[in-house]
Amino acid sequence: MLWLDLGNTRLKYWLTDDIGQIVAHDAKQHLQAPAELLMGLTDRFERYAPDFIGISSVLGDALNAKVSETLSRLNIPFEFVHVDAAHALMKSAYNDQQLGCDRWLQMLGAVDKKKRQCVIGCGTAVTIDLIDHAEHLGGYIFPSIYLQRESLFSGTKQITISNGTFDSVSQGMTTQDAVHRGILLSIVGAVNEISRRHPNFEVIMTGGDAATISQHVNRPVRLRDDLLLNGLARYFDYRNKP
Ligand SMILES: Nc1ncnc2c1ncn2[C@@H]1O[C@H](COP(=O)(O)OP(=O)(O)O)[C@@H](O)[C@H]1O
Ligand SMILES: CC(C)(COP(=O)(O)O)[C@@H](O)C(=O)NCCC(=O)O
Ligand SMILES: [K+]
Repeated sequence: MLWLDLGNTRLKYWLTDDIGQIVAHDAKQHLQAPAELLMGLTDRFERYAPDFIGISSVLGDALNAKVSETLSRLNIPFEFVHVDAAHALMKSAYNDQQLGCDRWLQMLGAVDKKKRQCVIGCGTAVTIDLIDHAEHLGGYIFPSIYLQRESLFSGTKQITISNGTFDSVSQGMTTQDAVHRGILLSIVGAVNEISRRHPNFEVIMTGGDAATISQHVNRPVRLRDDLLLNGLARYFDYRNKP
């Protein structure tokens, strides 16, 4: 199987064998041209001869159509995931016309009907979702640390910070530090507040910035990089059952 995750910043893919083991995997920035990036990967995909392609995309209809066009040339059946708020594994009260497919799949990949869970996706946006015994209660969306920095850069005259590391939440004494630490604190502080309100929820993080953020959270955090893949596998597994 070939699994694709088209996020706002990166395209991730996983090739798995017939027992579900990952035989190849990568993540690449697509620069809003995912179809062109996929074109360059087709040789690689063809070598593994997957019999199906399952896709999560939050890129919208226009880019998805281009992706479909590229994938059609492979002559391998493919399908985009559609959010199902009444799925057998997890019910959701969220507006299912709006809920991001990657957000939903990450939850589907994590959900455990015996647990209370807080699933945090740290990608281009940071999403925080609460799940109580396989019932999605809703959540929050924040700009990522990078988007926050870009918005300060573009919305102010005197903040010209466009690089640097996010490594502390202590107060800063320079613009560089104040910007990075303030932004990181905005996310870490939100995570801490949500976990304070929901003390008996297991905190799970995934996505490119999960390690950067989790270090400063004052609760144990379970880092899982397999959530979206697991969600895709669960989704198509259920789809194929009568
Ligand atoms: N300027 C930037 N804007 C957004 N993300 C950036 C930027 N620079 C680096 N990144 C990295 O891009 C990655 C995006 O993570 P990922 O989970 O793949 O997101 P998505 O699913 O939204 O594409 C993060 O690891 C982040 O650190
Ligand atoms: C919240 C998101 C932008 C996160 O995307 P990502 O950071 O993974 O690229 C995406 O799931 C999305 O576009 N969601 C639609 C809005 C919603 O979930 O309500
Ligand atoms: K994502």
